[in-house]
Amino acid sequence: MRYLTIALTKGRLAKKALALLEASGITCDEMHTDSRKLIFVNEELKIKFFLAKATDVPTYVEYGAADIGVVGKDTILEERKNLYEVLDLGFGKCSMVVAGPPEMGALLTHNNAIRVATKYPNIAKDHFYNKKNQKVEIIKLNGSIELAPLVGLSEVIVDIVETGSTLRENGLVVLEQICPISARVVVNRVSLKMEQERIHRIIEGMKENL
Ligand SMILES: Nc1ncnc2c1ncn2[C@@H]1O[C@H](COP(=O)(O)OP(=O)(O)OP(=O)(O)O)[C@@H](O)[C@H]1O
Ligand SMILES: O=P(O)(O)OC[C@H]1O[C@H](OP(=O)(O)OP(=O)(O)O)[C@H](O)[C@@H]1O
Repeated sequence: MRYLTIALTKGRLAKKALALLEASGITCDEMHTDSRKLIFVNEELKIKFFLAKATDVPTYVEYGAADIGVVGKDTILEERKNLYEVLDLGFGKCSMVVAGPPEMGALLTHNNAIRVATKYPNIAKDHFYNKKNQKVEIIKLNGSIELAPLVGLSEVIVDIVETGSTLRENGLVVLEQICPISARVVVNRVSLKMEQERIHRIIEGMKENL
């Protein structure tokens, strides 16, 4: 029997994803250590799992280096990899929105050539070009996106909102909703065919422990 490999997202989603694996019986003695080890193995179940940066999880799964991945819907939409999305885990809930200073709302109702700063250029393009047919300029940033309208880099941003406190504390508001976000399970296309039964069992195990 070959090993099945699961890629989990580091950071915000890690704790709940690891707890879910543990509750589903996919445990590993080293799971709770602070070692620098990158990959964990459950010899009995022939399952390996590792933690990777969010944007890399769809890449591991598309290439089959991981059979299964746990990753945010935002990353799935942005990375546009060829994967099966099989389960909504219902945690890591937040929203993808257009936000900015309240007075910038008026610029979204006409075909204004505004600037949009974001960590998610593909999601922003899809929203403005395809859904709204608005020819905006998209400026890619890698963090602290809320800074952009405060310093005049852009009129609005496309970003994640969870509690809303980052927006509030910076005088920004949600101007348009794009889509709800939560953690999802994705599966490699070939693995789903070749290892259907084992993958199905793992996913059922996760479902039962949500
Ligand atoms: N408030 C939030 N802000 C950002 N992501 C959130 C939030 N709440 C839930 N998430 C989900 O958690 C995932 C991982 O977020 P996290 O901030 O850990 O990684 P990241 O955005 O890739 O950070 P970094 O760029 O610092 O590595 C996101 O892709 C998203 O699906
Ligand atoms: O609505 P809130 O609860 O305030 O959460 C939303 C904020 O959290 C995320 O940033 P993160 O902490 O990942 O830092 P970053 O800006 O450097 O990406 C996101 O990009 C928002 O800035």
